Amino acid sequence: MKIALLGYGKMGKTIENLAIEAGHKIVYKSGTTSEIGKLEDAEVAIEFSTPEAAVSNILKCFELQIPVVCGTTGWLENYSSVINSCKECNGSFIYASNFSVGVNLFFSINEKLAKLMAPWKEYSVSIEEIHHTEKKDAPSGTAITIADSIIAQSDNLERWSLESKKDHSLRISAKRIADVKGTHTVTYESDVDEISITHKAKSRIGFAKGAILAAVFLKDKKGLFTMQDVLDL
Ligand SMILES: NC(=O)C1=CN([C@@H]2O[C@H](COP(=O)(O)OP(=O)(O)OC[C@H]3O[C@@H](n4cnc5c(N)ncnc54)[C@H](OP(=O)(O)O)[C@@H]3O)[C@@H](O)[C@H]2O)C=CC1
Ligand SMILES: O=C(O)C1=N[C@H](C(=O)O)C[C@H](O)C1
Repeated sequence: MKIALLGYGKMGKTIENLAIEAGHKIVYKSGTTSEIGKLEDAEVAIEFSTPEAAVSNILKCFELQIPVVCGTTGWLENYSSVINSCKECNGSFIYASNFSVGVNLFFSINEKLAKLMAPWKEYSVSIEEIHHTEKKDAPSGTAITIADSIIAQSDNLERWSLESKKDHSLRISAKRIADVKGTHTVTYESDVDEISITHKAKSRIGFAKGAILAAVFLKDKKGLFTMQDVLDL
């Protein structure tokens, strides 16, 4: 498979190594100012850049009819306009706040736990995410996906918030600690006990492997898909 890497930072480089090992070819890569190869030569693009750059990179691929797998977080205020452009251009698109298989299983566990806990009003729920200090967005895209799923099951929570003790808000605490790849914990707490589930990434390899799986899945397809489609969850 001929791959374009839009964004060649920590994730772009990890994906490049794994993709080459798996027999794929990197035909294009881009950063803020540098470009190597021709985007038009790619059969699929994998986008891990910055919240500011993601939307224009995705739209460029739609125009060129190149399927796009996007892992960049922090641009979701533009999500519906990107989806509309994908439909107008008859493009192919997968966005996931987290491509690792483990986190996608964690999403399913989180949804089931949220359903189970919803009637038990003595428990209050909160989320903690911890990432490296270079991360640009807070809360993490993964924490937002987890929060949206809990809120959908709740008849009390209406939104998430980074602030503590806001009415009808699900608290997300975002911590930045050097070199942490990504840890997410959901905690339900009552006066008498606590229930927690945690996913901890040990490296970036899980994210990168999932993004390559998604690219193989999307290469010859048209339309909008999710990581649940890729993993058949
Ligand atoms: N969905 C998932 O599974 C995961 C998502 N992420 C997300 O992916 C994104 C990237 O993460 P990470 O690789 O760690 O970040 P890095 O900061 O290491 O890399 C981002 C890269 O984007 C490049 N860039 C900036 N502007 C552009 C542009 N206009 N076009 C192309 N590239 C550009 C930068 O280039 P330069 O170096 O030249 O400035 C930089 O190298 C983040 O939003 C992060 O949250 C991260 C891990 C997993
Ligand atoms: O920036 C990161 O590193 C990560 N970002 C994603 C997010 O915002 O959820 C996924 C992963 O946790 C690593």
